[in-house]
Amino acid sequence: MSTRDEPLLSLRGVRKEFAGRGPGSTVLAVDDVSLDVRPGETLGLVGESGCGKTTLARLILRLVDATAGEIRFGGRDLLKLSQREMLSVRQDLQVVLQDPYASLNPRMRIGEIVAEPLITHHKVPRGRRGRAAARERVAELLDAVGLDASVQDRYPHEFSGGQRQRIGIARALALEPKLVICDEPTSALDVSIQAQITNLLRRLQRERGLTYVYVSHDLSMMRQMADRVAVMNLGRIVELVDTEELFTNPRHPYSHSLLSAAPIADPKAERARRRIVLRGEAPSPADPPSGCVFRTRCPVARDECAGTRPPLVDHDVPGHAVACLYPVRAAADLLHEPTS
Ligand SMILES: Nc1ncnc2c1ncn2[C@@H]1O[C@H](COP(=O)(O)OP(=O)(O)OP(=O)(O)O)[C@@H](O)[C@H]1O
Repeated sequence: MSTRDEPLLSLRGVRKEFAGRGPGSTVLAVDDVSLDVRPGETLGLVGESGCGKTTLARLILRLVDATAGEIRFGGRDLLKLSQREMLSVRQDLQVVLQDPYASLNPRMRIGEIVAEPLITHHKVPRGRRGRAAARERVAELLDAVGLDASVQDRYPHEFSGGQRQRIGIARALALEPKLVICDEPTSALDVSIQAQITNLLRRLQRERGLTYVYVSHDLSMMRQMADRVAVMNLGRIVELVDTEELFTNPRHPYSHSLLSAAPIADPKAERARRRIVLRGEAPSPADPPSGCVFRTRCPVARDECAGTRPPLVDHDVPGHAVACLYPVRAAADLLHEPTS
């Protein structure tokens, strides 16, 4: 295997338990997640609210520590690094968050905000020379995200949501990272602005050879942004596959149900399609079901699904991994009830 084929990021058996509300109770936010992210690709993480997407992103960034498992980035096991060693890895590992306003210090000027990582990581000299170098570098970064250098002297509240997200992206790029985790970067923005930001992220990826982990609850966003998608349900990956294959040939019943609920732009197709109705309430990560986590809502679950946790393994096509004992081919196989 050449180094080109080696994953940039590799997770094996990653688990995160949080303390729950009651004494001794736990919330299993991420459960036995294994995946590889290849250099230059965008790996999407998709699933309903609470399925563990953000926790997984935070684990990769080491903002929270995993309960078990291994997270390798650029060949190093992040969970074994000291805080000091982690600081140097952080240069290569950056994040763009959903709400840029919350992540931009309102009392700092834009120039200071974007320059902050350069100063923290000693990328510019101290003193007047350093300040001039930082201003020049910040001007380049702002230009790269479509903002004028003159915005350096202004404050975050003077900008729109889309412009603030551009500022957040400029800051994330300051240290020339290899991997950027984009956690719902457009979901706080108006629809009209979302495409501008996704286009910008795609252009920056092309120009800079970036690798993205792209977190979203929105499947149509995945189709635009991701090369491969990991579908998460209750802390586990249930399907991991090339994006187009997910849309044309989903195999996990949960993926089918997500796809059947996603809006379709074509009104005729929208009227004609039928939604898969899931039974019951979504189970809680404080008390996940035995065996397959989807089985309590799955239209085709059988007795065995309660006893065995299905491993995430390739089905039919190499690289199309599904964690299901009885993967389905057609959505029609799941439509037991007529939809309104
Ligand atoms: N610090 C914490 N303490 C306790 N439980 C937590 C903590 N952070 C997350 N959780 C729980 O872990 C589970 C996964 O949450 P997470 O935020 O990762 O999901 P998500 O898929 O990103 O959802 P959303 O899209 O709503 O952000 C949820 O049940 C959540 O309540």
